[in-house]
Amino acid sequence: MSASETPPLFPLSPIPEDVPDAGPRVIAPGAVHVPGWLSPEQQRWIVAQFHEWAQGPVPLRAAALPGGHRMSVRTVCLGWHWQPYKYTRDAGDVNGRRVLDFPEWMVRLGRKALAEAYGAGYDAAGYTPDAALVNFYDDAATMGMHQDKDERSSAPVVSLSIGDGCVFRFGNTETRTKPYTDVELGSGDLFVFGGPSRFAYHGIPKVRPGTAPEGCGLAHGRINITMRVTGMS
Ligand SMILES: O=C(O)CCC(=O)C(=O)O
Ligand SMILES: [Fe+2]
Repeated sequence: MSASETPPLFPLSPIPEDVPDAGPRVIAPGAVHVPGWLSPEQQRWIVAQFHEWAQGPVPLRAAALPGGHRMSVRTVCLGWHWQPYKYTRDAGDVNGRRVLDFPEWMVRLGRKALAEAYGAGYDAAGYTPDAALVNFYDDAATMGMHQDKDERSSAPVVSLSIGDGCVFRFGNTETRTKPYTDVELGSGDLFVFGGPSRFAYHGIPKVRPGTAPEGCGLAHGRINITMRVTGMS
């Protein structure tokens, strides 16, 4: 047998670099990305819930920042209403109505998320989120680098994304600038940040319009849900 006839030891086609590894990826200590965590069916069901939440009692709105500008992202809250920079039960900056209760299914989903992102060593059953910010991003919406620090608890934040992909910039706890890691978040992705990463700066510099996959329930735009523990009663 000549050298040219030697059967190859490895498959001839290279392993594509763009296929995400299945399972959790640690971005920083306590910050874990789980691509494709929600099934398409779960995504469609959550999108249907979103359309109901957006109807009120407190409708989707772009929050006003202290300087007078409005955020480009529009938000509806569950459990507690968030406005820059506090939580209240009633949406004083919108229509004064009380926000919807935090859904029981979302508590269970938050626990499942932490169990899978952090593994069996973490007390996921002890996690009881009581507020969710549900953000809608159109093609041009962005979110500047910020810390989630209006909560009086250091329990992890659980983030779910549906629809168009985006760049999620995950930084450090000291400054809103480098070092940071740009993570591509796609439809169905889970991201949790807790422990040493709980108060890391993060933001969304860019949505990727037109990348929502068929079957996710959202034709355009991006929904992001962040569950939090306010530590308030
Ligand atoms: O849209 C995202 O993935 C992040 C949202 C966020 O950081 C927030 O609502 O505080
Ligand atoms: Fe945030």
